[in-house]
Amino acid sequence: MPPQPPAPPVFYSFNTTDVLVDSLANFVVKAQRDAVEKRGKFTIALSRGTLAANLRGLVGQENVQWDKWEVFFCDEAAVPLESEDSNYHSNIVSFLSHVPIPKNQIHTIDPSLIDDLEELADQYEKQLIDHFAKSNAARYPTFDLMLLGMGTDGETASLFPRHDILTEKDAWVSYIDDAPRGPKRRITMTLPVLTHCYRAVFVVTGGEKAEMLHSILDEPEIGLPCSRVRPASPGLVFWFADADAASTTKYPPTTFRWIDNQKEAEEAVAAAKRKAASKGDDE
Ligand SMILES: O=C(O)[C@H](O)[C@@H](O)[C@H](O)[C@H](O)COP(=O)(O)O
Repeated sequence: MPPQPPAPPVFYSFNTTDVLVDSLANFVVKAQRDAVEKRGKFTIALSRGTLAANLRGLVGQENVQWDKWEVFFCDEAAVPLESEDSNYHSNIVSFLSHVPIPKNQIHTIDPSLIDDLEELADQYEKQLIDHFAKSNAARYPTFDLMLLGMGTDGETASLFPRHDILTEKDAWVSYIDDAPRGPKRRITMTLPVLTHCYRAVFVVTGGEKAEMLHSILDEPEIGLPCSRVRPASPGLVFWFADADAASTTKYPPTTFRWIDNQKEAEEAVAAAKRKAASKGDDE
């Protein structure tokens, strides 16, 4: 069978950030159940910034198999783990320190290597290889869930627009020393890794993200990094936005519900498009 084209992005828009936070927690728990049922564990990759804070709804969730979680970081600044710039640190503060995931299942960079970016990236890639070689890795690792943010320039993880790192095809983890904002020196999972997951979820809040969200969803042909995260079949990509971030995009929102596979994603997006078109006719 010829390879299926990637599923269309499923876009959820929420009236308030609090509703988004609850729905996101609900989604992550369902993704975990699905992964544990199918593959016996849950591999998740986390990003930094407002996304980490929006994971606070996971604290206090019941019926979560925390002992099945294997936590990685989509990108990481080359800083000590206790630095406020650290992705690990922001997720520790927002939820990881409040839930009983065994410490050896939270996979951080080796902080003794932060002066050598190449070594730092290689060592983190080795951790991925050690982990995924035992399970599903063929050419690239397949995360159950990648949680991503969107910069106002369309960046995600530490994949910045027009940066050479976007062309990386071999490495699972690479590095940059010239990030245009935030910590300059970072390592990051590469685009092929981001596009080989079972589920990628972008979380975007606040009016300052509205214009960029419009570009990413309505004009994907521009090719900004976030638009390029279209997981290969059977992978799915979801966007969670609050009303402020969603205020400019024309991309039709789907009512929040669990979507299990590519066919359901295609049907949901087609139904949302029909609904948006019929609303337009009424106006
Ligand atoms: O290390 C980083 O900076 C992130 O991984 C980055 O990709 C972030 O998620 C976006 O820039 C959105 O950040 P905000 O949500 O804080 O705006």
